[in-house]
Amino acid sequence: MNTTAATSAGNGTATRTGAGTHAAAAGTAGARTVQDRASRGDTDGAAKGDTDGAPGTGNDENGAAAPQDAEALIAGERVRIDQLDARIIWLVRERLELSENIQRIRIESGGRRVHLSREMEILDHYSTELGRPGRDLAMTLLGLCRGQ
Ligand SMILES: C=C(O[C@@H]1C=C(C(=O)O)C=C[C@H]1O)C(=O)O
Repeated sequence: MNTTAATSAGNGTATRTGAGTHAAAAGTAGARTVQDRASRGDTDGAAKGDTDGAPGTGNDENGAAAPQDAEALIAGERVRIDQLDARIIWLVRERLELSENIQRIRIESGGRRVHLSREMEILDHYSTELGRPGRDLAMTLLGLCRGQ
């Protein structure tokens, strides 16, 4: 058995390097949303677009940030999206490794690579959580994990 995957499955310890760093980086971000940051005045030049008489918000009467503030906020949020994407890719690779181990064990003991009822469970789970696009995502993941 692949001990790396077994360790990960057994105690939840991440064995690939990198994910912890990403998790820590994303997990410690204090302001979770653009709105959070805007409401904390966490933006350069916040007062520039402040036309609604509410000092320090940096927003106009519709709650929109001034263009230069919006650009800075978007750039900051994109950093967080890139961090999340790196974690997602790491998790997909971890899933692939575990799935390959299971498939190999089953094939070596005389079974088949694919287990349809298990795949149905997974499709239902993603579909319940995320709707049709979630089901499509699960199909993509399953295809990736069984090499099809
Ligand atoms: C990993 C397994 O083997 C295959 C791969 C699956 C997966 O990647 O989730 C699910 C079912 C099987 O087709 C399993 O049976 O659990």
